[in-house]
Formats: sequence, C-alpha cells, structure tokens
Amino acid sequence: MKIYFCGSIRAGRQDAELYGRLIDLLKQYGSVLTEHVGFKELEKSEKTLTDKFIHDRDIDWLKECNVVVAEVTQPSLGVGYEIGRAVAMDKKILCLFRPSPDKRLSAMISGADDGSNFVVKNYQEEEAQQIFKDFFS
Ligand SMILES: O=c1[nH]c(=O)n([C@H]2C[C@H](O)[C@@H](COP(=O)(O)O)O2)cc1CO
Repeated sequence: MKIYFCGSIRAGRQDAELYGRLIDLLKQYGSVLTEHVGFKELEKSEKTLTDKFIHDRDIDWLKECNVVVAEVTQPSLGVGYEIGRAVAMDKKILCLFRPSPDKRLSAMISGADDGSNFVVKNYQEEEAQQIFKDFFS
C-alpha cells in the first residue's frame, strides 16, 4: 500500500508536528511517499529543490499511490491542488479536518464527500487511529 499524505507547507507550518504523528500512524498500513511533509526541518531540504522538481516529483508520487490522506485544517493551495488532481486520477481519498470556531472547510472539499472514494472526517487527533483503521479495512 502506497500512501500519499498531504499537509500545508508554504501555506503555514503550524500543524507540522501533527502531520508527523499522523504519518507515523499511517506507516502501519503501508509506505508514506510524502513523509517529508511531517519533517520539522522540511523547509531546509525542500529549499534546495526547484518548484518544477517538487511539482513533477509529487505528481509522479500521486500517480503511484493507492490512497491519498490529506490533513486539510490549515488551508493550502498545494493541498487543494493535490486533492483535485487525485480525484481526476480516481484515487481513494481521506480528508481530515479539525473543526474550530475560526475555521470553515471549503465546500469544494466537504461537498465532495461521497461516503466511499472521497471521505471527509471531522476529527480530533485522538480519533485518528480509529479513523485510519476504518478507512484501510
Ligand atoms: O516544498 C514543497 N514540497 C511539497 O511536497 N509540497 C506539496 C506537498 C504538500 O502536501 C503540499 C503543500 O502545498 P503548499 O506549499 O501550497 O502548502 O504540496 C509543497 C511544497 C511547497 O509548496
């Protein structure tokens, strides 16, 4: 099982440590192609790469993966783009959103939930393990 994990990078790194913990949980189910999204020092390593390289590498990984898991609480153009491309590739997608009074998820994500291939879950971190268990079973 190859998993493509999406999380905000240039749109803000406030959830980076959470991404790292989610990626650790996901490793029980397969290999995470985009492990760097959860790295604390990420910006240093990705800074040596051109935007074209990053885009083309990530689209190749997206083509290669079996499922996409996206943490969508921090809105990110890159994550939205990856999700749209993944839909066009018929990938199975799980989006995770942590509700709070100051955040509203885009209708283009919440409204895409079809209960099977595109699943959107409101969650708190402690529920992630069970959500992954259900999604991957
Ligand atoms: O350096 C990068 N490396 C990288 O893999 N990405 C991909 C993976 C993330 O899921 C997504 C983040 O997009 P953004 O940077 O617009 O928040 O794009 C994005 C960047 C920077 O845009």
